[in-house]
Amino acid sequence: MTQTNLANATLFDLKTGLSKEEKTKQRHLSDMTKMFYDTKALQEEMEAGHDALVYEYYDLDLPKTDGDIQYGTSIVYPGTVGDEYYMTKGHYHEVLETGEVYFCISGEGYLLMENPEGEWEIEKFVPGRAVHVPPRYAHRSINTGKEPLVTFFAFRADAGHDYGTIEAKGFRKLVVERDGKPEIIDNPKWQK
Ligand SMILES: O=P(O)(O)OC[C@H]1O[C@](O)(CO)[C@@H](O)[C@@H]1O
Ligand SMILES: [Fe+2]
Repeated sequence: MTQTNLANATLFDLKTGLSKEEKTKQRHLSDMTKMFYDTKALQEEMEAGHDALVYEYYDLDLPKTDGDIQYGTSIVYPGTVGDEYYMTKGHYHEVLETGEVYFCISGEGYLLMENPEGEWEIEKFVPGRAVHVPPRYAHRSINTGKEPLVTFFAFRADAGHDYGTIEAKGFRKLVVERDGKPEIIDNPKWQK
């Protein structure tokens, strides 16, 4: 069989979610100063020199056309800022009417979703579970476990990422650790 150069294949390690063939994009605490609600706890981490790696993911160099699919793995590491679990920044798609699908490979956590009307959904990530993000929903991965949360994702390649709204308002709900267990609470800073 002739080897075409069209085929795009990437090998991801099922345990770490990482690939030896590609570089990840990394987000450290210093990239997330507007995202966690307990700004004092974040400040203390930074002052103590703990600029921890919160998550990393692949943004493969694929054509950003409406006919192509962007895919990769996202790895959110275990940890908390204050009592709020490590999470991704979260974003709307610039092409708002585009969805996404996630497949949890290992770890445990949630996918938090919210639309511009303030309607929200939350779905549990457990290994083997696929989660659908409907068009118009912002989405954020949250690690509530003690191991890395490894997911595989796919979305329309030209969807783009709009961080502005989430940076300004945050999500309506937060996921925090209370008595050693995850709890979904209202975000005191959120308004419609
Ligand atoms: O962009 P965020 O919210 O930091 O999330 C990290 C990455 O996870 C994904 O949502 C996975 O699809 C990427 O598109 C995104 O850039
Ligand atoms: Fe997305």
